[in-house]
Amino acid sequence: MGVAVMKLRNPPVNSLSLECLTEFTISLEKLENDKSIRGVILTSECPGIFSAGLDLLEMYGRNPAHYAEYWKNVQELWLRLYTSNMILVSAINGASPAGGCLLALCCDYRVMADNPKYTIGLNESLLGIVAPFWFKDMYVNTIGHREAERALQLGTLFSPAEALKVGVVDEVVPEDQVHSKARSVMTKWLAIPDHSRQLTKNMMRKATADNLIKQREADIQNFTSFISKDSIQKSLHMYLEKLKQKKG
Ligand SMILES: CCCCCCCCCC/C=C/CC(=O)SCCNC(=O)CCNC(=O)[C@H](O)C(C)(C)COP(=O)(O)OP(=O)(O)OC[C@H]1O[C@@H](n2cnc3c(N)ncnc32)[C@H](O)[C@@H]1OP(=O)(O)O
Repeated sequence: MGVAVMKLRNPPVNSLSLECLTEFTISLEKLENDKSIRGVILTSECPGIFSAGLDLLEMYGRNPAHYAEYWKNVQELWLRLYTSNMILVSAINGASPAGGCLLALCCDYRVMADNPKYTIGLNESLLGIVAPFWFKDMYVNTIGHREAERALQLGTLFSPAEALKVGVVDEVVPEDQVHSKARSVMTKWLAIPDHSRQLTKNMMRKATADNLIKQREADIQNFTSFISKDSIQKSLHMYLEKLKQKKG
């Protein structure tokens, strides 16, 4: 039926390393250029994890040129996903913090597994970093200004039930039904003529995407100088240590 399934596979936690981001963007571009493909189901092959978000090791202890290159690729993937002409449905089969949530938010419809261990949200403030304006814009577009304001300040990671209530996801289903539900949602969306759906999607999303496009360079510079600060590097170090200690 012209539907591709993209499975994130970067064990152990599907963090979005530079290599992973680049491959993702290229795959998406290929699908976009393949006229037989009308929809993509985005899911994960890592058990219990949709995506741990941006790779913290790409943002810690590197040089400014690396940060700039990394951020350019984060922007690129986001622009491709958010403005895709294809129907994107995410089958969220695991934890989805920060950049993981961002991937899901780019989709046209989000189905999440009903497992309270899985959480989703933009938790940047908990790491001592700040979600950039275009993450924020997309959050506001999805859940409204008040909910986004609160969730961004608190770095809230929502359980599936909470995410459904606030509108971060569109549907919560038993874990073994995430993929079948994503497929049935896709079937419904495929019934809409592409041209009218695409024009409507463009009308809804263009201003948000253009907001980044017109200041991409400045955004890269902001990111680079922000992430290079000693205080921010210290926060990231502490967060990485906390992740390590969780094990021991
Ligand atoms: C003025 C304004 C200017 C604007 C400037 C912009 C500022 C920057 C904006 C950047 C935005 C960032 C968005 C992000 O995506 S940051 C990443 C946020 N991600 C997280 O907080 C998730 C952290 N991870 C977890 O919570 C858990 O790992 C998990 C995903 C729930 C999985 O738990 P688990 O128990 O199954 O696995 P765990 O043992 O924790 O982890 C296994 C190993 O993986 C490492 N790891 C986990 N997450 C990441 C990650 N995101 N990047 C890199 N590595 C990660 C973890 O450390 C373990 O490693 P090791 O085995 O100990 O070596």
